[in-house]
Amino acid sequence: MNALVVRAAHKAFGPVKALDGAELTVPAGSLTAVLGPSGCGKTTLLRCVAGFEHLDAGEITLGDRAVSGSGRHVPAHRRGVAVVPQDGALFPHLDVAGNVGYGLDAAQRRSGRVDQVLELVGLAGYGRRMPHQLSGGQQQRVAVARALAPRPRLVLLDEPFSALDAGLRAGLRADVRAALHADGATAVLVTHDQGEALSMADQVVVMHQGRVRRQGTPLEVYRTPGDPWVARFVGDAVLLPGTAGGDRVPTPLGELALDRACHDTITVLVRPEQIRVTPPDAAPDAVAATVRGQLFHGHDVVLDLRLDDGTPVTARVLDRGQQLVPGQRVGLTVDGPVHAMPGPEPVAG
Ligand SMILES: Nc1ncnc2c1ncn2[C@@H]1O[C@H](COP(=O)(O)OP(=O)(O)OP(=O)(O)O)[C@@H](O)[C@H]1O
Repeated sequence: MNALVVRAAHKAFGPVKALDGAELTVPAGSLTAVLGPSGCGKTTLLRCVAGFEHLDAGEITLGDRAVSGSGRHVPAHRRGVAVVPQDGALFPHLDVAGNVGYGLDAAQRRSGRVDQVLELVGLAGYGRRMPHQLSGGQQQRVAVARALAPRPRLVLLDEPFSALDAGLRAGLRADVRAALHADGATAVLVTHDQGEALSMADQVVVMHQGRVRRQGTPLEVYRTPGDPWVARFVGDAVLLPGTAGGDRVPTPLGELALDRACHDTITVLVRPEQIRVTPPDAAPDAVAATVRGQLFHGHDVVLDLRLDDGTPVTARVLDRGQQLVPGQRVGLTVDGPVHAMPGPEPVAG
């Protein structure tokens, strides 16, 4: 069953079309990440779902209940939707238990729900602390616990980790994901961080210019983005032109196996980690390239390469202490099938 369905959502602010026909389906019990660049309409979508904004056109359904559309607008406090804002926004004069129990009735408070959700977010025993006695990460955990406490139909998280430093973020993401799943919550997370979306979500929805361009599991969106813009947005991409002949395509990187058979002009997506870098002539089908530079990332190295026909290629290889210097000649082969996207690559936009 779907907990949230958004159909053909339109919302303009003057001449700006913040939502331009956005479509979204969120299965109950799942965590969906809405991913997109700044200004693509993510926050507007979230605010329309929460009931803070009215749609100009389109429809929003929560469970079996239409909440926006056809002249209807159920107010925010009647939607059963909880929002976790960027900065947590805890009540400074209430302790942690007071914050978490704020939206609960007396019976719910007595039922032990406050302690239960505090335990879920890893803050058992923190009930008597005041917000100013907590770190930024702990404050966000309390905000998540407060959102979960009344068992809402939907939890909306608006870039909840963006104010935290990178070291804290990774652990918090994993813990919040586990807490949402353990509580059976349905959640939508808005983020512009590809890594966050791909690592946390059951489903990723990629937005661009007020529309959803791709919806699927993290693996589907990464491996089969469907168009070059999405391919680039969710990771590093080597995009090559080609004319497919069945399930293979000749490209500047050699003849490659496709993930689907086709007979058209296509754009081929090769992820940098699919490219094997060997000494020149080590493999008979290797394509010659020259190293132009490398970026060391600790766990891996990103190589900037140039084929002899001038095609730029990026490869990501594990760091095994190999010494590759600018000007060095190498051979390249491609592992596994590559993704075929329709048409030649459009002009960036
Ligand atoms: N209340 C408003 N009044 C006028 N324009 C608005 C308003 N809210 C949003 N917009 C505009 O609508 C567009 C979409 O904004 P929105 O905040 O939804 O994007 P976003 O993807 O969440 O961006 P960010 O990641 O930067 O928060 C932007 O061009 C923004 O300037």
